[in-house]
Amino acid sequence: MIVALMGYMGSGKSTIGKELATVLNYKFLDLDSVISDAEKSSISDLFKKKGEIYFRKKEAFYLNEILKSENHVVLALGGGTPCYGNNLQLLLKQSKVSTFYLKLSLPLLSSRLFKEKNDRPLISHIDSEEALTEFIGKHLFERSQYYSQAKHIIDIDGKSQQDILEAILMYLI
Ligand SMILES: Nc1ncnc2c1ncn2[C@@H]1O[C@H](COP(=O)(O)OP(=O)(O)OP(=O)(O)O)[C@@H](O)[C@H]1O
Ligand SMILES: O=C(O)C1=C[C@@H](O)[C@@H](O)[C@H](O)C1
Ligand SMILES: [Mg+2]
Repeated sequence: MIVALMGYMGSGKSTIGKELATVLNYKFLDLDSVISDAEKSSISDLFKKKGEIYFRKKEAFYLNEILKSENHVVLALGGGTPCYGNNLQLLLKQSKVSTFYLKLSLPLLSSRLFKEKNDRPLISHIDSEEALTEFIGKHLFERSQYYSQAKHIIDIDGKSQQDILEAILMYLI
C-alpha cells in the first residue's frame, strides 16, 4: 500500500506525512525532497536555474519511479503534482495507492503561507498577504478539480495534527 497525500502548498502534507509513516511503520517519502536530492538542488534553485517545465518533468518522472518500485510508503506529493500531465490518473488507477486530499480553506492557507513563502518559488515574490490571498484563491479555483478527485477528502480547518492523523487512520485501519 502507498498512502499519497495531496493538497495545496502549506496544507501540511510533509508534516502529517512524516507522522503518519511513523504510526503505520511505513517509509516516508516527500516527492519534493526526492527531486531535490536527485537533482542536488533546492526546489527554488531548480525553478530559477532550469525553469518550471523542467521541474514538472522531473516531478512526473520520480512519481512514476516511486509508484513502480515502492511499497509500504507514505508519499507527500508536491502541491502541484496532481494537476500536471497524467500524474493524477496514475495515482488513481493503482489499487495499491490510497489518495488523501488535505483540504485547508483559503484564509488559513494564506496566513500560514505568508509566514513561510520564501522557500516556495511560486509565491516567494508576493509581498502582501492580500496579494497572496488573491493568488492562492485563483490557484485553488484551478486546482480544486484535481485535488477533489482524491479517494478521501479530509477537511483540516482548525484540526490539530493529531486530529488529522486520526481522521486519515480511520480510512486505513
Ligand atoms: N494541523 C496543523 N495545524 C497547524 N499548523 C500546521 C498543521 N500541519 C502543518 N502545519 C504547519 O504548516 C506549515 C506547512 O506545513 P508543510 O510544510 O507540512 O506543508 P506542505 O503541504 O508539505 O507544503 P508544500 O507543498 O509547500 O511542501 C508548517 O509550518 C507546519 O508546521
Ligand atoms: O504547488 C506547487 O506547484 C508546488 C508546490 C511545492 O510542493 C513544490 O513542488 C513546488 O514548489 C511547486
Ligand atoms: Mg511539503
